[in-house]
Amino acid sequence: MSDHQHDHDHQDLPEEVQTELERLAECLGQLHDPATSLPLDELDAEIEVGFEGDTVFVGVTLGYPCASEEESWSARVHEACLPLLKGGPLGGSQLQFELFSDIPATPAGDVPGPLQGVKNIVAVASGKGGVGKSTTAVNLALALAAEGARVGLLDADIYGPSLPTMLGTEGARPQVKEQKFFVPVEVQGLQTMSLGYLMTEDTPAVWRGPMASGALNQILTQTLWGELDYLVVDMPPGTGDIQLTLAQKTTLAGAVIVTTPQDLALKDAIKGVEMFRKVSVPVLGIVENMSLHTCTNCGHSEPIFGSGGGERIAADYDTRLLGQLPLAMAIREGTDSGLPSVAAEPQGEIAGFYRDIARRAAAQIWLSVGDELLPEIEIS
Ligand SMILES: Nc1ncnc2c1ncn2[C@@H]1O[C@H](COP(=O)(O)OP(=O)(O)OP(=O)(O)O)[C@@H](O)[C@H]1O
Repeated sequence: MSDHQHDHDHQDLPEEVQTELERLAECLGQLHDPATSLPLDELDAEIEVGFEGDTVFVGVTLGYPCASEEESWSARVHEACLPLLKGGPLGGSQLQFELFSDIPATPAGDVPGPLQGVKNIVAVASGKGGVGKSTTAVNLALALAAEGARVGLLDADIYGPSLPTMLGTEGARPQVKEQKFFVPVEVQGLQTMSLGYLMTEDTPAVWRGPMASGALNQILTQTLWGELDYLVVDMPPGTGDIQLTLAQKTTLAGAVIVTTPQDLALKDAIKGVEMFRKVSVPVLGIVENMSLHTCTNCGHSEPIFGSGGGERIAADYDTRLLGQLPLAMAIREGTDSGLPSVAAEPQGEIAGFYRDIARRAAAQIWLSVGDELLPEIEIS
């Protein structure tokens, strides 16, 4: 997958070939995009078909990073095209397929300079502490990057910045430029910034009120983020003033709400959904963490905290369940040792859960940004 378009030389194709290519494009428009469950022709997807020599070229451009999906798209596109390649004007041709990603930007008003190159700011929030919000944020950021996006991660958890521990960057100090800008610390392919990088022994362990939101605002707007497709913000837990200020001050592309299946956590997750709704920030979906416990001895999985909670609130509040994570020792060990699951084993099962969540969340941003509903079909 790449993020630039394949250029075919325009040529005068015989009319029957043109017609056949149009049929092909129509056929491709029926294919369902797995991250949104919508057919391509209901999305702002670009379908490009071309013919040169004895090869039919097909390019599909989606508005979210989807590197790990190229193979399955290729298989489905081949299957869909097969009948047209068997006979008729395109009979006997080869098929060459490419999947592209063109990530749109959330329109933002007056953003400070350092945030101008950031296409989308995504908040990862939870109504209550300890549900695995930071673990989700860091793995989501890594998963978006693994899917091909340029990603930054801002640890805005003023109560206990955990990013340096989770990414093994304790003791890192961002460089300062022009005496007022921080240069993000690069690790595992992410641009990262954390209040933890700035804390010294003299810094109060817990910031409160205006001081906390001031510090947060400062690292958000005074970090030289550069060109990013997504800036993932690990929000402080809860739904208080700081969270509200952050949601209002930045043009958020959307919010991902993390919860565990217990009733109490679910009630707090609802407060989270309501808070973002109040300030018109799209809720991209719910991540249910610690959903199932898998016994390390026998491999049996059980919903020890109850089941179906995340799905229920997603349905009740007209949003979606982006994914579920098991309560797994490997997830805890990863974040505690500085190598989160997605970085430790990018092709592993757990990384797969996070990558699915990442694609679904990013696809929701694409849907909410999409200005045109009709697909662009290009025949060359
Ligand atoms: N799915 C999981 N399986 C096992 N352990 C997990 C899982 N998710 C998170 N943890 C562990 O639970 C603890 C709390 O997670 P985390 O710090 O991400 O939560 P949080 O909601 O951000 O908490 P806080 O509100 O304190 O910042 C960590 O030790 C983390 O490694």
